[in-house]
Amino acid sequence: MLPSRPGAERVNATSPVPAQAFRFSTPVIDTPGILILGRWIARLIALVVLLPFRFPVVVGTVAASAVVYSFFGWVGLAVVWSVAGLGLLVWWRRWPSSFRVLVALRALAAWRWLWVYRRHWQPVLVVAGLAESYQERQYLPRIRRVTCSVWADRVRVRLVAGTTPADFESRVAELAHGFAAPSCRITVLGPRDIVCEFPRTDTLAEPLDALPVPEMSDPASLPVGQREDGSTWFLRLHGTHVLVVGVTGAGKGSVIWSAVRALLPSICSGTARVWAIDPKRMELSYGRSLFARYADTGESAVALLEEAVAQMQERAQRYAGKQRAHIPTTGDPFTVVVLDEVAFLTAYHPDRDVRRRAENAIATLTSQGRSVGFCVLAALQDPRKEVMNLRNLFPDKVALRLDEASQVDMVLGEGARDRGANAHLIAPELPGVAFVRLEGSPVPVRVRAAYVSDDDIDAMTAEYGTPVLRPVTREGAA
Ligand SMILES: Nc1ncnc2c1ncn2[C@@H]1O[C@H](COP(=O)(O)OP(=O)(O)OP(=O)(O)O)[C@@H](O)[C@H]1O
Repeated sequence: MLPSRPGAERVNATSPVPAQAFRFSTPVIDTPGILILGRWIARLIALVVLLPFRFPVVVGTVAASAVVYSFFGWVGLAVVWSVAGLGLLVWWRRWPSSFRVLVALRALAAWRWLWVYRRHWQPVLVVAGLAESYQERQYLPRIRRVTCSVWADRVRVRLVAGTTPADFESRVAELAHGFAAPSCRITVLGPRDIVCEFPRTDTLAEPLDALPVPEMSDPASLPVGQREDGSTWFLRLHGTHVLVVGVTGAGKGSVIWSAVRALLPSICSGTARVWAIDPKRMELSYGRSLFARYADTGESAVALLEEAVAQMQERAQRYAGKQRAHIPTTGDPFTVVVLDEVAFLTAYHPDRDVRRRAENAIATLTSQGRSVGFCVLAALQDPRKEVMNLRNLFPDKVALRLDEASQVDMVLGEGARDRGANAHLIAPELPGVAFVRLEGSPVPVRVRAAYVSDDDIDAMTAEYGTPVLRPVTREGAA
């Protein structure tokens, strides 16, 4: 047996190895009581000085009440409070929106801060694994502010140094359940500065009727529905391509019809036109007379797509060296190729040649059509690569109800589900509800498309439709 060398220690291969050989720790010194007392007094003074700045309304109200009480006693205080209450009542009845913003939502925010977030902050964050430990001390992200909108609480948080917003993004389910909210979304404001948004009610629970046809339409910003915060959801078609994905019955038709409806003034003036491909013959055939071109079989659909490619290339040739962006005119109208159930052409059609030609045409249109005024608006049920390997050529995507959690990132891009886009959890009773990524923000936004009913489509065709349809042939020109 070898003699062990002095200082050498036999280390078991599976036992944890200390990060450092020596550990220095500060000596424990008894703190004099006077210092502890002094520190408590300093903290109390800081609290009293800072209180009016942190809670000006509460401190002001209490101070004013105290002054009134000291001069006029209980009766005076009761009179002042009654008058103030009456004033608030009048304000609420006469100017409800300013009352809501300046009084009700602020009071609600104070209550939610105290009762929900401050009370549960530490246990929820510790259990969710968002509290950090260093040298046996626990560090918690700090609540900076709680504000309320009509539908959601926004909790602004200062992160612990060394952590990232991604830590919060990966715990949105834990946070939502921890604070009893239906969901949670994270927005990054700056370094160590994030906002956790917790909806209180579902503002999209009720179906939305078809939006009024605008007087003028801007194809770069078409009103098609409502966002979760109550504002209008605008869909961009000009300068992009849009892929709408959702299981059967998810409401893909409502997104397409709302876009067509918003485009009607441009269609009417001749600065825009819609070419429709409708393999199911159930969705777009209803408003057939609104479309400049219409195809419902594999062959005719491919002919239509190839015709669009030919016109796009002819336009690109004319623009080359003269014009870099497309401006819709009657001579060069903005062209939207609407493709319902695109997988019929790219995956399910029995004729291999049709599938190949369709894929080539869609790829050419989506990769070259943007700047010359051609847009593809396609609907799809199954976003997997085997079914549709062109989805990355669509810059904008709409994720309606999906089958599986893994499909969310396939549609909206990596990290979308971590940021709260739970498209696989959208209830079947909420057709038309979707998640989208708006321009300039990685945070997915929940929206609901307006529902364009058969009666609405009838009214649209009666007012804007053209009775004569030109058949699509491979040679046919617009
Ligand atoms: N935005 C909406 N608001 C309310 N209800 C809607 C909305 N969109 C669709 N619906 C309802 O859901 C039903 C199915 O919608 P739709 O046909 O548009 O789904 P889809 O996704 O196109 O399905 P499929 O792929 O089978 O054609 C509609 O008949 C309608 O009753």
